[in-house]
Amino acid sequence: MKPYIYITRKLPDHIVEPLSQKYEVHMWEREDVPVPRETLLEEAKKADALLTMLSERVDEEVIEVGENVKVIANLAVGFDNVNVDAATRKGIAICNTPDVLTDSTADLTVALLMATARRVVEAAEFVKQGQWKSWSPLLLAGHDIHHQTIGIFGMGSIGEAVAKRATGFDMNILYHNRSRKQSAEERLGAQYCTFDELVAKSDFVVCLAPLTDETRNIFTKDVFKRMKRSAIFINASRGPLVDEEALYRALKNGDIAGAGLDVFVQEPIGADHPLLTLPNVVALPHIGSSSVDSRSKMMELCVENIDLILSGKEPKTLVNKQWVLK
Ligand SMILES: NC(=O)C1=CN([C@@H]2O[C@H](COP(=O)(O)OP(=O)(O)OC[C@H]3O[C@@H](n4cnc5c(N)ncnc54)[C@H](OP(=O)(O)O)[C@@H]3O)[C@@H](O)[C@H]2O)C=CC1
Ligand SMILES: O=CC(=O)O
Repeated sequence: MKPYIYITRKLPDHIVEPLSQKYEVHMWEREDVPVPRETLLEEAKKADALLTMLSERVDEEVIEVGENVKVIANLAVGFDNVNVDAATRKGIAICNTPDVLTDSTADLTVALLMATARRVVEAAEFVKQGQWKSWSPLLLAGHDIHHQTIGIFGMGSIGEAVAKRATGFDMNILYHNRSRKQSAEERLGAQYCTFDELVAKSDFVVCLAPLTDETRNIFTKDVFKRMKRSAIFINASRGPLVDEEALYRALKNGDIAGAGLDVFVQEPIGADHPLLTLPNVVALPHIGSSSVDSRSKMMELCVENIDLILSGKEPKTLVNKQWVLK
Protein backbone atom coordinates (compact mmCIF):
# COMPACT_ATOMS: atom_id res chain seq x y z
CA MET A 1 0.00 0.00 0.00
CA LYS A 2 1.27 3.46 -0.91
CA PRO A 3 1.90 5.91 1.97
CA TYR A 4 -1.05 8.28 2.53
CA ILE A 5 -0.48 12.04 2.47
CA TYR A 6 -3.08 14.56 3.55
CA ILE A 7 -2.82 18.22 2.46
CA THR A 8 -5.08 20.53 4.44
CA ARG A 9 -5.74 23.12 1.71
CA LYS A 10 -6.15 22.95 -2.05
CA LEU A 11 -2.75 23.46 -3.65
CA PRO A 12 -2.04 23.72 -7.41
CA ASP A 13 -1.89 20.36 -9.20
CA HIS A 14 1.59 20.96 -10.63
CA ILE A 15 2.96 21.46 -7.08
CA VAL A 16 1.40 18.23 -5.80
CA GLU A 17 2.31 16.24 -8.90
CA PRO A 18 5.68 14.88 -7.62
CA LEU A 19 3.85 13.41 -4.61
CA SER A 20 0.88 12.06 -6.59
CA GLN A 21 3.22 9.95 -8.72
CA LYS A 22 4.53 8.02 -5.70
CA TYR A 23 1.98 8.31 -2.92
CA GLU A 24 -1.75 8.30 -2.26
CA VAL A 25 -2.46 12.02 -1.94
CA HIS A 26 -5.66 13.49 -0.55
CA MET A 27 -6.31 17.17 -0.25
CA TRP A 28 -8.97 19.40 1.32
CA GLU A 29 -10.80 20.62 -1.77
CA ARG A 30 -11.22 24.30 -0.88
CA GLU A 31 -8.62 27.01 -1.34
CA ASP A 32 -10.49 29.70 0.56
CA VAL A 33 -12.05 27.69 3.42
CA PRO A 34 -10.00 25.97 6.14
CA VAL A 35 -10.27 22.24 6.64
CA PRO A 36 -12.84 21.46 9.36
CA ARG A 37 -11.29 20.19 12.58
CA GLU A 38 -13.17 16.84 12.37
CA THR A 39 -11.82 16.26 8.86
CA LEU A 40 -8.27 17.04 9.97
CA LEU A 41 -8.59 14.54 12.83
CA GLU A 42 -10.11 11.86 10.58
CA GLU A 43 -7.40 12.35 7.95
CA ALA A 44 -4.58 12.43 10.51
CA LYS A 45 -5.67 8.93 11.62
CA LYS A 46 -4.99 7.59 8.12
CA ALA A 47 -1.96 9.69 7.22
CA ASP A 48 1.75 8.93 6.94
CA ALA A 49 2.41 12.62 6.28
CA LEU A 50 0.52 15.89 6.73
CA LEU A 51 1.04 19.15 4.87
CA THR A 52 -0.54 21.79 7.12
CA MET A 53 -1.28 25.54 7.11
CA LEU A 54 -0.28 28.07 9.80
CA SER A 55 -3.95 28.73 10.51
CA GLU A 56 -4.53 25.19 11.82
CA ARG A 57 -3.96 23.98 15.36
CA VAL A 58 -1.70 20.96 15.00
CA ASP A 59 -1.95 20.19 18.69
CA GLU A 60 -1.51 17.14 20.88
CA GLU A 61 -4.89 15.74 19.82
CA VAL A 62 -3.95 15.75 16.11
CA ILE A 63 -0.55 14.27 16.92
CA GLU A 64 -2.05 11.57 19.17
CA VAL A 65 -4.55 10.38 16.55
CA GLY A 66 -1.90 10.44 13.81
CA GLU A 67 -0.48 7.08 14.77
CA ASN A 68 1.36 6.55 11.48
CA VAL A 69 2.38 10.14 10.83
CA LYS A 70 6.11 10.47 10.20
CA VAL A 71 6.29 14.08 9.07
CA ILE A 72 4.29 17.27 9.38
CA ALA A 73 5.34 19.90 6.85
CA ASN A 74 3.92 23.28 7.87
CA LEU A 75 3.56 25.85 5.08
CA ALA A 76 5.27 28.69 7.01
CA VAL A 77 8.55 29.51 8.70
CA GLY A 78 6.66 30.10 11.97
CA PHE A 79 5.57 26.91 13.71
CA ASP A 80 3.76 28.26 16.76
CA ASN A 81 0.60 26.45 15.56
CA VAL A 82 2.31 23.06 15.98
CA ASN A 83 2.93 21.26 19.25
CA VAL A 84 6.55 20.47 18.48
CA ASP A 85 7.25 18.78 21.84
CA ALA A 86 4.36 16.34 21.41
CA ALA A 87 5.49 15.58 17.86
CA THR A 88 9.10 15.03 18.93
CA ARG A 89 7.98 12.63 21.68
CA LYS A 90 6.18 10.60 19.01
CA GLY A 91 9.16 10.66 16.64
CA ILE A 92 7.41 12.90 14.09
CA ALA A 93 9.59 15.28 12.08
CA ILE A 94 8.32 18.87 11.89
CA CYS A 95 9.41 20.82 8.83
CA ASN A 96 8.93 24.51 8.04
CA THR A 97 9.80 26.85 5.16
CA PRO A 98 12.60 29.24 6.19
CA ASP A 99 14.73 31.32 3.80
CA VAL A 100 12.64 30.90 0.63
CA LEU A 101 10.24 33.57 1.96
CA THR A 102 12.75 35.89 3.63
CA ASP A 103 13.09 38.55 0.96
CA SER A 104 9.40 38.66 0.07
CA THR A 105 8.45 39.06 3.73
CA ALA A 106 11.07 41.77 4.20
CA ASP A 107 9.73 43.60 1.12
CA LEU A 108 6.22 43.50 2.53
CA THR A 109 7.35 44.60 5.98
CA VAL A 110 9.04 47.65 4.49
CA ALA A 111 6.01 48.33 2.27
CA LEU A 112 3.81 48.25 5.37
CA LEU A 113 6.19 50.58 7.22
CA MET A 114 6.19 53.02 4.32
CA ALA A 115 2.43 52.85 3.80
CA THR A 116 1.84 53.56 7.49
CA ALA A 117 4.40 56.35 7.80
CA ARG A 118 3.40 58.14 4.61
CA ARG A 119 -0.34 57.44 4.98
CA VAL A 120 -0.45 55.79 1.56
CA VAL A 121 -3.70 53.84 2.07
CA GLU A 122 -5.50 56.84 3.56
CA ALA A 123 -4.29 59.07 0.73
CA ALA A 124 -5.32 56.62 -1.99
CA GLU A 125 -8.81 56.35 -0.48
CA PHE A 126 -8.96 60.16 -0.23
CA VAL A 127 -8.47 60.48 -3.98
CA LYS A 128 -10.85 57.64 -4.89
CA GLN A 129 -13.59 59.08 -2.69
CA GLY A 130 -13.39 62.45 -4.45
CA GLN A 131 -12.18 64.30 -1.36
CA TRP A 132 -9.18 65.89 -3.11
CA LYS A 133 -10.31 69.48 -3.66
CA SER A 134 -7.02 71.35 -3.68
CA TRP A 135 -3.30 71.06 -3.02
CA SER A 136 -2.49 72.28 0.47
CA PRO A 137 0.77 72.57 2.41
CA LEU A 138 0.09 69.88 4.97
CA LEU A 139 -2.31 67.70 3.03
CA LEU A 140 -1.98 64.14 4.41
CA ALA A 141 1.49 64.93 5.73
CA GLY A 142 3.13 61.85 7.19
CA HIS A 143 6.34 60.80 8.89
CA ASP A 144 9.73 60.63 7.22
CA ILE A 145 11.41 57.26 6.92
CA HIS A 146 14.87 58.29 5.75
CA HIS A 147 17.45 59.07 8.45
CA GLN A 148 15.07 57.84 11.18
CA THR A 149 15.78 55.09 13.71
CA ILE A 150 14.36 51.63 13.05
CA GLY A 151 14.32 49.19 15.97
CA ILE A 152 14.02 45.56 14.94
CA PHE A 153 12.78 43.16 17.59
CA GLY A 154 13.84 39.75 16.21
CA MET A 155 16.89 40.27 14.01
CA GLY A 156 16.66 36.86 12.36
CA SER A 157 16.62 36.14 8.63
CA ILE A 158 13.72 38.48 7.91
CA GLY A 159 14.86 41.09 10.44
CA GLU A 160 18.26 41.24 8.79
CA ALA A 161 16.70 41.52 5.32
CA VAL A 162 14.59 44.44 6.61
CA ALA A 163 17.71 46.04 8.09
CA LYS A 164 19.46 45.70 4.75
CA ARG A 165 16.59 47.57 3.08
CA ALA A 166 16.71 50.20 5.85
CA THR A 167 20.32 51.02 4.98
CA GLY A 168 19.02 52.21 1.60
CA PHE A 169 16.99 54.82 3.49
CA ASP A 170 20.03 55.89 5.55
CA MET A 171 18.26 54.68 8.68
CA ASN A 172 19.92 54.22 12.02
CA ILE A 173 19.40 50.54 12.91
CA LEU A 174 18.86 49.17 16.42
CA TYR A 175 18.00 45.58 17.17
CA HIS A 176 17.22 43.25 20.02
CA ASN A 177 17.54 39.45 20.10
CA ARG A 178 18.38 37.14 22.98
CA SER A 179 21.83 36.85 21.44
CA ARG A 180 23.95 39.35 19.51
CA LYS A 181 24.29 38.98 15.77
CA GLN A 182 27.76 40.02 14.66
CA SER A 183 26.91 39.64 10.96
CA ALA A 184 24.18 42.30 11.20
CA GLU A 185 26.45 44.59 13.17
CA GLU A 186 29.40 44.31 10.79
CA ARG A 187 27.52 44.16 7.50
CA LEU A 188 24.72 46.61 8.21
CA GLY A 189 25.97 48.76 11.06
CA ALA A 190 23.13 47.60 13.29
CA GLN A 191 23.53 48.32 17.00
CA TYR A 192 22.52 45.81 19.66
CA CYS A 193 20.41 47.16 22.52
CA THR A 194 18.07 45.98 25.25
CA PHE A 195 14.36 45.62 24.55
CA ASP A 196 13.68 48.69 26.72
CA GLU A 197 16.21 50.82 24.83
CA LEU A 198 14.83 49.69 21.48
CA VAL A 199 11.30 50.62 22.50
CA ALA A 200 12.30 54.04 23.85
CA LYS A 201 14.68 55.12 21.07
CA SER A 202 13.06 53.89 17.85
CA ASP A 203 10.97 55.91 15.43
CA PHE A 204 9.83 52.61 13.92
CA VAL A 205 9.48 49.59 16.19
CA VAL A 206 9.35 46.52 13.96
CA CYS A 207 8.30 43.19 15.43
CA LEU A 208 9.81 40.16 13.69
CA ALA A 209 10.40 37.72 16.56
CA PRO A 210 8.60 34.37 16.59
CA LEU A 211 5.66 33.66 18.87
CA THR A 212 6.91 31.71 21.90
CA ASP A 213 6.09 31.57 25.62
CA GLU A 214 8.71 34.32 26.08
CA THR A 215 7.37 36.70 23.44
CA ARG A 216 3.61 36.23 23.89
CA ASN A 217 2.03 39.56 24.91
CA ILE A 218 5.41 41.30 25.10
CA PHE A 219 3.99 44.53 23.64
CA THR A 220 1.90 45.69 26.60
CA LYS A 221 0.28 48.99 27.62
CA ASP A 222 3.45 49.85 29.53
CA VAL A 223 5.65 49.15 26.49
CA PHE A 224 3.54 51.35 24.21
CA LYS A 225 3.70 54.13 26.84
CA ARG A 226 7.50 54.00 26.73
CA MET A 227 7.61 54.47 22.94
CA LYS A 228 8.01 57.94 21.41
CA ARG A 229 4.70 59.69 20.78
CA SER A 230 5.80 59.91 17.13
CA ALA A 231 6.65 56.17 16.96
CA ILE A 232 5.13 53.81 14.44
CA PHE A 233 4.68 50.18 15.40
CA ILE A 234 4.93 47.49 12.71
CA ASN A 235 3.99 43.87 13.37
CA ALA A 236 4.84 41.32 10.69
CA SER A 237 5.47 38.28 12.90
CA ARG A 238 2.47 37.05 14.91
CA GLY A 239 -0.52 38.86 16.45
CA PRO A 240 -0.31 37.37 19.96
CA LEU A 241 2.99 39.17 20.65
CA VAL A 242 0.77 42.20 21.12
CA ASP A 243 -1.88 43.15 23.66
CA GLU A 244 -4.28 44.50 21.03
CA GLU A 245 -6.48 46.31 23.53
CA ALA A 246 -3.37 48.17 24.77
CA LEU A 247 -2.32 48.93 21.18
CA TYR A 248 -5.77 50.30 20.41
CA ARG A 249 -5.65 52.58 23.49
CA ALA A 250 -2.11 53.76 22.65
CA LEU A 251 -3.16 54.68 19.11
CA LYS A 252 -6.43 56.29 20.21
CA ASN A 253 -4.78 58.32 23.00
CA GLY A 254 -1.86 59.44 20.84
CA ASP A 255 0.75 57.57 22.90
CA ILE A 256 2.12 56.39 19.52
CA ALA A 257 1.49 57.76 16.02
CA GLY A 258 0.50 54.73 13.99
CA ALA A 259 0.59 51.00 13.43
CA GLY A 260 1.07 48.78 10.41
CA LEU A 261 -0.22 45.28 11.09
CA ASP A 262 0.01 42.19 8.90
CA VAL A 263 -0.93 39.83 11.73
CA PHE A 264 -3.57 39.73 14.48
CA VAL A 265 -4.49 37.79 17.60
CA GLN A 266 -7.57 36.43 15.83
CA GLU A 267 -7.19 35.77 12.13
CA PRO A 268 -9.06 36.67 10.05
CA ILE A 269 -9.69 39.83 12.13
CA GLY A 270 -13.38 40.79 12.26
CA ALA A 271 -14.29 43.84 10.16
CA ASP A 272 -15.79 45.37 13.31
CA HIS A 273 -12.55 45.12 15.32
CA PRO A 274 -11.78 48.44 17.10
CA LEU A 275 -8.28 48.60 15.57
CA LEU A 276 -9.82 48.78 12.10
CA THR A 277 -11.78 51.92 13.00
CA LEU A 278 -8.58 53.94 13.45
CA PRO A 279 -7.25 56.05 10.56
CA ASN A 280 -3.67 55.60 11.77
CA VAL A 281 -3.78 51.82 11.33
CA VAL A 282 -2.83 50.04 8.13
CA ALA A 283 -4.08 46.46 8.28
CA LEU A 284 -3.18 43.62 5.91
CA PRO A 285 -4.44 40.00 5.81
CA HIS A 286 -1.23 38.15 6.80
CA ILE A 287 0.38 38.40 3.36
CA GLY A 288 4.04 38.80 4.38
CA SER A 289 5.35 36.01 2.17
CA SER A 290 2.57 36.16 -0.37
CA SER A 291 4.28 36.61 -3.70
CA VAL A 292 3.50 33.91 -6.26
CA ASP A 293 7.16 33.00 -6.41
CA SER A 294 7.75 32.68 -2.66
CA ARG A 295 4.50 30.85 -1.98
CA SER A 296 5.33 28.39 -4.79
CA LYS A 297 8.78 27.80 -3.30
CA MET A 298 7.26 27.26 0.14
CA MET A 299 4.82 24.66 -1.23
CA GLU A 300 7.60 22.94 -3.18
CA LEU A 301 9.77 22.81 -0.07
CA CYS A 302 6.97 21.15 1.92
CA VAL A 303 6.45 18.61 -0.86
CA GLU A 304 10.18 17.92 -1.03
CA ASN A 305 10.51 17.47 2.75
CA ILE A 306 7.62 15.01 2.81
CA ASP A 307 9.10 13.00 -0.06
CA LEU A 308 12.56 12.96 1.56
CA ILE A 309 11.26 11.66 4.87
CA LEU A 310 8.94 9.08 3.34
CA SER A 311 11.94 7.92 1.28
CA GLY A 312 14.01 7.47 4.44
CA LYS A 313 16.17 10.57 3.92
CA GLU A 314 16.96 13.68 5.96
CA PRO A 315 14.59 16.62 5.29
CA LYS A 316 15.93 19.98 4.10
CA THR A 317 14.43 22.16 6.83
CA LEU A 318 13.78 20.46 10.13
CA VAL A 319 12.35 22.31 13.15
CA ASN A 320 12.82 19.65 15.86
CA LYS A 321 16.55 19.06 15.66
CA GLN A 322 16.25 16.22 18.22
CA TRP A 323 14.29 14.19 15.65
CA VAL A 324 16.29 11.29 14.26
CA LEU A 325 15.84 9.41 11.03
CA LYS A 326 14.83 5.82 11.69
N1 LIG B 1 3.74 38.12 8.17
C1 LIG B 1 4.09 37.03 7.54
O1 LIG B 1 3.47 36.61 6.56
C2 LIG B 1 5.29 36.27 7.99
C3 LIG B 1 5.62 36.22 9.32
N2 LIG B 1 6.72 35.54 9.73
C4 LIG B 1 7.07 35.58 11.15
O2 LIG B 1 8.40 36.07 11.28
C5 LIG B 1 9.09 35.31 12.23
C6 LIG B 1 10.58 35.40 12.01
O3 LIG B 1 10.96 34.69 10.87
P1 LIG B 1 12.53 34.49 10.51
O4 LIG B 1 13.22 35.80 10.51
O5 LIG B 1 12.60 33.64 9.32
O6 LIG B 1 12.97 33.66 11.78
P2 LIG B 1 14.41 33.54 12.45
O7 LIG B 1 14.37 32.34 13.31
O8 LIG B 1 15.47 33.64 11.42
O9 LIG B 1 14.52 34.84 13.36
C7 LIG B 1 13.86 34.99 14.57
C8 LIG B 1 14.70 35.97 15.40
O10 LIG B 1 13.97 36.26 16.59
C9 LIG B 1 14.89 36.25 17.69
N3 LIG B 1 14.18 35.87 18.90
C10 LIG B 1 13.60 34.68 19.20
N4 LIG B 1 13.08 34.70 20.44
C11 LIG B 1 13.35 35.93 20.93
C12 LIG B 1 13.09 36.54 22.18
N5 LIG B 1 12.45 35.90 23.16
N6 LIG B 1 13.51 37.81 22.38
C13 LIG B 1 14.20 38.45 21.40
N7 LIG B 1 14.46 37.93 20.19
C14 LIG B 1 14.05 36.66 19.96
C15 LIG B 1 15.97 35.23 17.32
O11 LIG B 1 17.23 35.56 17.90
P3 LIG B 1 17.71 34.90 19.27
O12 LIG B 1 17.52 33.42 19.13
O13 LIG B 1 19.13 35.32 19.40
O14 LIG B 1 16.86 35.49 20.34
C16 LIG B 1 16.04 35.40 15.80
O15 LIG B 1 17.05 36.31 15.47
C17 LIG B 1 8.48 33.91 12.11
O16 LIG B 1 8.63 33.17 13.29
C18 LIG B 1 7.04 34.21 11.82
O17 LIG B 1 6.32 34.30 13.02
C19 LIG B 1 7.52 34.90 8.85
C20 LIG B 1 7.23 34.89 7.52
C21 LIG B 1 6.08 35.57 6.98
O1 LIG C 1 3.55 33.86 8.69
C1 LIG C 1 4.12 33.20 7.90
C2 LIG C 1 5.21 32.34 8.17
O2 LIG C 1 5.78 31.83 7.21
O3 LIG C 1 5.52 32.11 9.35
